[in-house]
Amino acid sequence: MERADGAGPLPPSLLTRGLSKSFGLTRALTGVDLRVDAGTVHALLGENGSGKSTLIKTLSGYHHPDPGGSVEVGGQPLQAGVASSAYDLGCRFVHQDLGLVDTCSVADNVALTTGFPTRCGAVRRKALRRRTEEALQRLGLALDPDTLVGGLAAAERTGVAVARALADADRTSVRLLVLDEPTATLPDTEVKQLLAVVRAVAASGVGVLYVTHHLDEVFEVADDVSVLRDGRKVVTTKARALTRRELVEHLVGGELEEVSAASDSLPTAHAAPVLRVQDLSAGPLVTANFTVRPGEVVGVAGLTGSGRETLLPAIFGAIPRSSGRVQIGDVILAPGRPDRAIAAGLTLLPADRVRLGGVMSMSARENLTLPALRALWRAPRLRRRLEVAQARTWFERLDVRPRGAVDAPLGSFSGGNQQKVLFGKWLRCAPRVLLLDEPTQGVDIGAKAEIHRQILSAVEAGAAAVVSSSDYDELVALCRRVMVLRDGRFVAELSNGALTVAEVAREALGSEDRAA
Ligand SMILES: Nc1ncnc2c1ncn2[C@@H]1O[C@H](COP(=O)(O)OP(=O)(O)OP(=O)(O)O)[C@@H](O)[C@H]1O
Repeated sequence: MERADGAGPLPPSLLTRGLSKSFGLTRALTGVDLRVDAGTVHALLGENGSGKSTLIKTLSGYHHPDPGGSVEVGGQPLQAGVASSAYDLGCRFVHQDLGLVDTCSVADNVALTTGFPTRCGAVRRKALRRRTEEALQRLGLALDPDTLVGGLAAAERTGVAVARALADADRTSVRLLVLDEPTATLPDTEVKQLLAVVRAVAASGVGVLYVTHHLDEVFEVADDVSVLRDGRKVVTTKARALTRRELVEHLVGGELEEVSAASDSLPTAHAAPVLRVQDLSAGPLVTANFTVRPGEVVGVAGLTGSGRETLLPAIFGAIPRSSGRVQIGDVILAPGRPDRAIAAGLTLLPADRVRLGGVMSMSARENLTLPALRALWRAPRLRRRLEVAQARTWFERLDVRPRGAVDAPLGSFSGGNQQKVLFGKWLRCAPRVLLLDEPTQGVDIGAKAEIHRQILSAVEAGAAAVVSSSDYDELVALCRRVMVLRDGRFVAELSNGALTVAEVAREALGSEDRAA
């Protein structure tokens, strides 16, 4: 991209040379050279644990890189390990946790980091409103600055976080925007909206480093693609010069068999339902009635606020319900008693793994064995060797990496590997019903296929699964039927020929007009 004053091309937004980072004996990054040009979107991909987050954290100053490498932002050297240097040179980061305050307006959220305009100590609300409106409009977001953030759709929330990142007093100083898996929990229908925002950012001259596991997005939004494997960059290429198959090969270092509609091979379930949900209501979920039989994988789709986020926690008893009944086999579950739910054979893999899914300060081994310690107990103590052996078996079964690190704190694993540990923790309980909320969120394509295989094999062995997901491809690949929630109620149940990604999206949105 050329300079506005015609004085030649803009320097690269980001240029790393020989960037390395070690944690003890683990080499998380080895000699990474990366160039993000101004005004372009550069997708960064890699399997779980390949070093993407470490790269981002090193750029932001959170990690101090190993000696020997260098980083430039807009042609200026970045001071390693100094967060203010990254900020001053114009690096902005939007993490998966957007850091927004739901109970504040859009304008207040933007001002929380960029500052409130004041006169004589009083906030100039009109100026704040105008400034926020301009920041949103530059990204093509038609939002009222006075709207509460908690009421926005997921893509709009991410849009607000991006607008805030760019809405500095001196906006021209922003050179690099790093987006860490911005679509990880967005329903498919909202992804397009966010990609339009990303393109608008690049069009304004900012370089965008876009971290994702979703291959389709690479072809939709990226100019360039780089792939990390085991901390090394294995390729940088133009996105348009690449096929999906080639990209997969770069990612996994070979071919990958993605699980697709394997659920067709599942035995038809004739048994009595193992899960019965009657007139359940909780928060935005107005009412839910359904049953699931052993051998079934049932999907749940719905936009943010449709009640999808509350359905599974309410069944499990993790959040209060206003009314309704949940039954596992013959057992009627008491509300608000996850312990009894687990005893009855119900498990929940929650969507928010860091806050609700696991104990990040405890080891992966302890997380794996926590819900079912009785089998390891021989009074007066735990059979530690057996516990370690079991943890190792689950590491192997789910391909958790680093393979031998069963005693490392869960928080030190990459996001996708944490998810595999937490999934294994519930599989180990041999549950009758698996409730899975966004089971492959933040998980790379190889691990996703593995988790799908594990779900199907648990179900083939007689369990039942309810999968709530914003990834409609996942629902269609995995489920026999998909129930769609809208405005707190099930509005459709799709199966057989009607179960397509387009149909799920149409039902979730509610009309073809809105989908267009
Ligand atoms: N603070 C830390 N202490 C020890 N090891 C770490 C730490 N942070 C990351 N690692 C290790 O560095 C490697 C790279 O991890 P990183 O989180 O960068 O991967 P990632 O590509 O972001 O994965 P994901 O897609 O799962 O988020 C992994 O082996 C991980 O266990």
